[in-house]
Amino acid sequence: TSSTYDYVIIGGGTAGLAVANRLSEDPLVSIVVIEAGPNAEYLPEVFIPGLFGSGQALTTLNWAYSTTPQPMLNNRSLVINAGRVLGGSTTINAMLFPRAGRAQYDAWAELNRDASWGWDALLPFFRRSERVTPPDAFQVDEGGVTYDPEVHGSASDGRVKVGYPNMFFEQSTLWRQAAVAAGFPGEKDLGSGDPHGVGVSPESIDVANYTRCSATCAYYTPFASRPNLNVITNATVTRIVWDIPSPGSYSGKGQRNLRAIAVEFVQTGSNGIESVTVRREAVVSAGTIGTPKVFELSGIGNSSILRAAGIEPVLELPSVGENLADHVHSYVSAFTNASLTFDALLTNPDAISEQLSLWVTNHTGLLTSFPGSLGLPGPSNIFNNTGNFPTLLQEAKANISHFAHLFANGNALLEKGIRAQHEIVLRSYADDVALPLENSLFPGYAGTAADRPQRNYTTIMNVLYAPLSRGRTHITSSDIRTAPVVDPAYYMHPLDAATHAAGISLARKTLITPPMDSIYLGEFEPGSKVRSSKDISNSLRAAIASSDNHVTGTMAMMPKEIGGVVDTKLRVYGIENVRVADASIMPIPVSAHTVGPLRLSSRSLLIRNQSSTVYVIGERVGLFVSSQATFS
Ligand SMILES: Cc1cc2nc3c(=O)[nH]c(=O)nc-3n(C[C@H](O)[C@H](O)[C@H](O)COP(=O)(O)OP(=O)(O)OC[C@H]3O[C@@H](n4cnc5c(N)ncnc54)[C@H](O)[C@@H]3O)c2cc1C
Repeated sequence: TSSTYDYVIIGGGTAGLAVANRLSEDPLVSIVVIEAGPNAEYLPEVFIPGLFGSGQALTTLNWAYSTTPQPMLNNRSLVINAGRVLGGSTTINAMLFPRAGRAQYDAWAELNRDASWGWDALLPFFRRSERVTPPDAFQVDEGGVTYDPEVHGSASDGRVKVGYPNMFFEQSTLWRQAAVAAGFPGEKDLGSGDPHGVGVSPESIDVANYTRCSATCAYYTPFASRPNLNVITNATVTRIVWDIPSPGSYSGKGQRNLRAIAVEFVQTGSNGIESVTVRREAVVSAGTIGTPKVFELSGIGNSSILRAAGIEPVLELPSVGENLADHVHSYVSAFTNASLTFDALLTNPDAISEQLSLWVTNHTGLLTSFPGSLGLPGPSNIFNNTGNFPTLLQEAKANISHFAHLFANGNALLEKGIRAQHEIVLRSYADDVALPLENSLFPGYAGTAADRPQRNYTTIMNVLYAPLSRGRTHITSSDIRTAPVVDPAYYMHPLDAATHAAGISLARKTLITPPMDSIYLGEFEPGSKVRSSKDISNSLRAAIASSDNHVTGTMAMMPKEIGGVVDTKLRVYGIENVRVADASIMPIPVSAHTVGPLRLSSRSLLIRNQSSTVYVIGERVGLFVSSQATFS
């Protein structure tokens, strides 16, 4: 293998493999992907959709980052999961494949004054990234799937195989009906760009044999024989090597930008540093926590943080690692008299064996898909029904400066950027075009109580998916093996905490609304005694709130003068030939449709989703790079 490549991609995850795939369509360029984890597509925990939790529990495939103790969560440290495997987080995720609403992508465009990141411009990329098998009569009639072919891609050059479950639970249908009865708009395709409504989510599964379709399945395996596409697994990038034109700062006018000339890495089990030469560009796709780490280890970031970690600064870019947002997860679990739930699989080894045998024999049964069915309530309903949201919104508007200052952590430019983000988000709430929350149903227990009564459950997930709080991640050591500090600043904005608590009330309401009430046998968690807003908040802080594994924003796509790190072609400011392609570029988080945590076969799992958007980022970078081999 050559050690010089036109394009070096750091991280073979969701976006990284999409970029590699599209670039390698041109046989005249050479590409190498360097991925820290193994190719694990052969593991049943990966390819059988219903074993989603078991794959995540394989510690060898999961970075499982720990947060700092969170002051607003009674100083609890949470775990943020992320795939450490070829295919990245799509190899261990829950395969849900809806999209966020139009307004949230339009917010990125507005923030960047660049319409190419708005919904209308991104829709062709959503379509191009997927190959959807439309629902059949059973899925429409029995499963309640609503499908709009106008917004989906099904061409043979689409990449991610997407389909609908072939197994439905009665309680999912009842719950969707209850949500509509409670006032939410009715069934619709969750990829339509209109976030108001309840519906069944597509999944990134291949319905030809009901297997997971990860980024590896979509963008690598069918193309592995391309002679110009090289993938090195079990290899962790330690730094990018720069051509430094002259010593000192690179921010001065007329000075030539920094240029990546090589990428260094270590193979698992070896101490020796290896290196590949970058002929044209490097693309960093190491994920929201991994990517800023690679830049900081390479001397790019806030120089005080770098020096404290023993790294000599090369380029001052103080927003690297800042602006981190994560979705916060919680749930209400209730006892149910529904006879078919996922609970047997969580507790009974015989049931697992039986379902495994069904899957192996003819790809049927409970393991064929992820059993969560989704529903999205509109914000006006949530807040009008739960009281004081209009007041909280007013307070948030009045306090914008305070919180922008707090979250910017002394970074004056980023303070402007966070302020601009908050203004857009608060306006979108007031206009009822973006959703701060998601409720969705899991047909079984999905909490963390190992000693719970052995009964059948319904769980309503309640996810805060447009948090205003912003935290950060940074290195503390020059040693690649040291995990970075991760502080998502959960609930630091009071609107986040209040909104999330309101979601619990909303979830409860749908559980007792007809026809859902017909299978409701009382609440297990947080528990019927937890009623007042204060008690609900306390319960979230003490135990129920967890990470939704949905971190974004640490290499934010924003103008440099408001604290951005990359421009709208995802080029890093001040660097000539390096782009970022992964969830870290999302300046404002988008809606995720989430489930978890739950236990399967004694293994805990968390479920999350935003991969459809990350694929779009990868698809776009593929196009940016191939249409513009050098930077303007
Ligand atoms: C448990 C879980 C469940 C989820 N459920 C869903 C869901 O149901 N639906 C959905 O849409 N989204 C879901 N998500 C979220 C979604 O999968 C992620 O947001 C998305 O895949 C992130 O893509 P990425 O390209 O930013 O990073 P990743 O896909 O995580 O890729 C980053 C890659 O870089 C590699 N890497 C990191 N550092 C280095 C280094 N120094 N050297 C070499 N390689 C490195 C990593 O090993 C990894 O392979 C879930 C996530 C998790 C963790």
